Amino acid sequence: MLPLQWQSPMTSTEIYLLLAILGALLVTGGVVYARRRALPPAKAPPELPAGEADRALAPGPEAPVRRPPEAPVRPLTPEELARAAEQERYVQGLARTRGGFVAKLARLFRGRPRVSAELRDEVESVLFTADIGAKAAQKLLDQVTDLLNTSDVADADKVWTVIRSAARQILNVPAAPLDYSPNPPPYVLLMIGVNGVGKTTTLGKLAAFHKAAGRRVLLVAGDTFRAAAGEQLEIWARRVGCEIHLGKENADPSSVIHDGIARGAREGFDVVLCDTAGRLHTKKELMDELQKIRRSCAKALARARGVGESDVHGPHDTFLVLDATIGQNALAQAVLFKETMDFTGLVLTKLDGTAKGGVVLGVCDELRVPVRFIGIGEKIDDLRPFDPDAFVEAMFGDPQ
Ligand SMILES: Nc1nc2c(ncn2[C@@H]2O[C@H](COP(=O)(O)OP(=O)(O)OP(=O)(O)O)[C@@H](O)[C@H]2O)c(=O)[nH]1
Repeated sequence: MLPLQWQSPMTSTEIYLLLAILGALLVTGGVVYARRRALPPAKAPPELPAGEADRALAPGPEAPVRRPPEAPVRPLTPEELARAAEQERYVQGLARTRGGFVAKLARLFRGRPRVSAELRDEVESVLFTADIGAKAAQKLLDQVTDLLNTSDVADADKVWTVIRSAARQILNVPAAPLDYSPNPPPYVLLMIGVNGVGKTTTLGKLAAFHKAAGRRVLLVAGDTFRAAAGEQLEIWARRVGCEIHLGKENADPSSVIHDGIARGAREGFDVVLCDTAGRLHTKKELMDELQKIRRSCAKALARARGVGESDVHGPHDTFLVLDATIGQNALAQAVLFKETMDFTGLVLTKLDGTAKGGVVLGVCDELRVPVRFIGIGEKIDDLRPFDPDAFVEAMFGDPQ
């Protein structure tokens, strides 16, 4: 029997081809293995110092957000700059008053979110000891009480809003603006008040104010009682660069003022500012003297205008000067002056040196005569035309 012979399914060519492929695969695998062994081991990334890891992990800066371009900041106009500077002067001038009763009032509401009987009593007590006069204090208190009665929540912001609005109402005494250009000129102003309140200083500052506005100013030294008063006014005249009309020592003040006004009219001055001696409102003969001075003003102006004496009643303006540092006494002074002498405006001086600036509210409320100027220092430009809004903002705007 023939041995059984194995019959391969491939041809011999196919077998050789398969063996060649297997050989090639073995050689390639060996080369790769050998190369791997020859390469240095791959380095681990270096460790980050403490903290840097967190930073590194922190999300990166946000991708910049595209915003619409900001509107360019508008520069302030000269008027706005002047207004801001003026407000700043008020703020500085009233710093002490703000630190006085206004600060006390502000403290009452701090840390007290609820309205209580105790809070009401304390508000009342601060207002009535604030040198603003009983009537003005009552008006402010009425408004604050109305507000506190409507809610249990002591909302300090609302209280300030109410106080500011009540103060504005009191200070806005209706009055025509001052007319410095009467026809014919000059505009004549008489300054009156008790001793040492700041009449001469205010006249000097006013002379500077008018000069800066381009007006020709004549100062008239109507205080013939005190030799030094004339000299003081002369110093102001030199400082301001304006002219002065001086009488002889102890001359009749009415005649000095009459002659000063006549000279002002004759020589074409725009403004004639007349000083008078300080006097107590309780001295009858001195108050009579003021009446006589007023009549002399009228007489001189009537002559200058070529009209009858009965057609002119006095100077264009008479300002009563009050020293704010004496608080409610200034109010009492003003009330008594008014009984004998008419005045068209008030000047409150020395507001810079007192916490009693609230007296301005008291005099406006009691007399209903407009405050025309305030003195906030001794320097030549420390006199400001009175602006009720600026005053209220400076006094109650930023209670500490
Ligand atoms: N701090 C401050 N001092 C002022 C102000 N106004 C006037 N004074 C000062 O008050 C003092 C008296 O001012 P005068 O102008 O002499 O007062 P007067 O009313 O003319 O005085 P008599 O002529 O004596 O009646 C002076 O030392 C002035 O410098 C002001 O607004 N602030």
